[in-house]
Amino acid sequence: METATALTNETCGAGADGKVIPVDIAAAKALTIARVLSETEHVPLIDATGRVLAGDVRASIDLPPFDNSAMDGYGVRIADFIGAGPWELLIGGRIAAGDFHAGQAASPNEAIRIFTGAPVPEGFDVVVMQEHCERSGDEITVAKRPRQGENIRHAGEDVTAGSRLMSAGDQLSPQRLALLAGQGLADVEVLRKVRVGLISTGSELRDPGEPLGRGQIYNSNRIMIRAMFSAFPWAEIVDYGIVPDRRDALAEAFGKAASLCDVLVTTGGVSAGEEDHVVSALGHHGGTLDVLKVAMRPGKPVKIGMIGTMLFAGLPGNPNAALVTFRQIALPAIRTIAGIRSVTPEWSPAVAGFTYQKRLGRTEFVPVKAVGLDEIGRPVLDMLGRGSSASLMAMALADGIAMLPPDAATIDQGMPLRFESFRCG
Ligand SMILES: Nc1nc2c(c(=O)[nH]1)N[C@H]1C(S)=C(S)[C@@H](COP(=O)(O)OP(=O)(O)OC[C@H]3O[C@@H](n4cnc5c(N)ncnc54)[C@H](O)[C@@H]3O)O[C@H]1N2
Ligand code: MOO
Repeated sequence: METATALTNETCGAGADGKVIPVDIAAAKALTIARVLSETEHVPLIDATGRVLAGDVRASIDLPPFDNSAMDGYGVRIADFIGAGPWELLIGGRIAAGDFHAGQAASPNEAIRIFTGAPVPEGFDVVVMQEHCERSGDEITVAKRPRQGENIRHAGEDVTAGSRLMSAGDQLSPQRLALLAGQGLADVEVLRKVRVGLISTGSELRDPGEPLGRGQIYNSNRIMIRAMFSAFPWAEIVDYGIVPDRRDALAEAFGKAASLCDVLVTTGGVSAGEEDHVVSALGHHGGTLDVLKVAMRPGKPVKIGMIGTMLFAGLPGNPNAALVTFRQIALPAIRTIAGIRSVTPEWSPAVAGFTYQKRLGRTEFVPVKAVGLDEIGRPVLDMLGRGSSASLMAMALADGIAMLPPDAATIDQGMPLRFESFRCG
């Protein structure tokens, strides 16, 4: 792997002569420089959804902790089912969930009335569903011989005390939290949240709700990126708002972020013009860049590097370019910092429902809508916006992004494509 480039205005080829690298190499470089957090914290289970486990968790108790009934019915002894049925048994007691019978062992031809979740008393080895018993007074008649162990959930059959339940890096889904709760844990040790600084660069930007002057536009990247992070419980945003296109202002904001954040995400100011000061402000702090230009569209000028120990992700300002470079390159690296093991975008198979000419050697990411299914059930994709990287409308209408591979110059109808869904919630 190449070493990072130390930044001065002379050495930075970000605009004119920076080397263009393939998108998968850019993503790999970003992953390589991302360092997993080491600090941990204990959080109550109710606040732990989506957080990342700090270490392996082992079972402290068997699950279930005792033999219990899986059905409402009657506990019986298989030894009483001799000869040809039907068999008549005398009901000797009653036990519900939460009860505990320390009584003597079951006697021959005895049945016990039992309910789902109740501990199966000593000596009973089968529970017959009540639907399969005929009750008359204190007796039941069973017509069909039960199977040994039927309808009993045995202690430890789900989880054995001492076994590993989860591993460091697992994300806590509601189902995993249920398992921890089943072990009686009130809280869990997770990696602390990744602190993500966010800066919207651009002298032309105003935030929604403010009046718009001539030559100004509303800041849409800020809400888009914040909204994406709001779905990630393992991250917290430190929002530095809008910073104008001035080297000193950017350098000051970068300095603040570097003293607090694990990652800084910026939008805008990374291309070639003399109003693009992000790279030079990075250089002011002795930052380094590993990714300067990527053979992708949108997003070619995306920058990935470090300021001290803080990962730097300089996304292009055009909203589509910010979205695509965030999802394809920055987010996997940020997930890595969070300690998550599975970090790459989740692609699913789809087919093109459109034709399109593209540049050979460049990976293109286009907003698409699923308009139907092909004969084997793959979504058929329609391309939206004809590739404008500034189109908010195309992104808003899209169901997701399709990747158009670098080795194709023409996308034809029916061509297999990879599709990443925007589905949230
Ligand atoms: N001579 C060249 N010009 C450009 C190149 C190039 O290689 N050579 N690359 C083009 C590409 S591709 C992109 S993408 C953009 C990226 O530019 P920057 O990252 O420097 O972004 P800006 O110039 O600051 O802004 C670009 C565009 O996006 C709008 N913008 C910026 N921030 C926001 C925001 N927070 N919300 C909504 N819209 C935003 C901004 O007003 C501009 O219209 O450069 C091309 N130029
Ligand atoms: O990457 Mo730029 O995003 O093509 O407009």
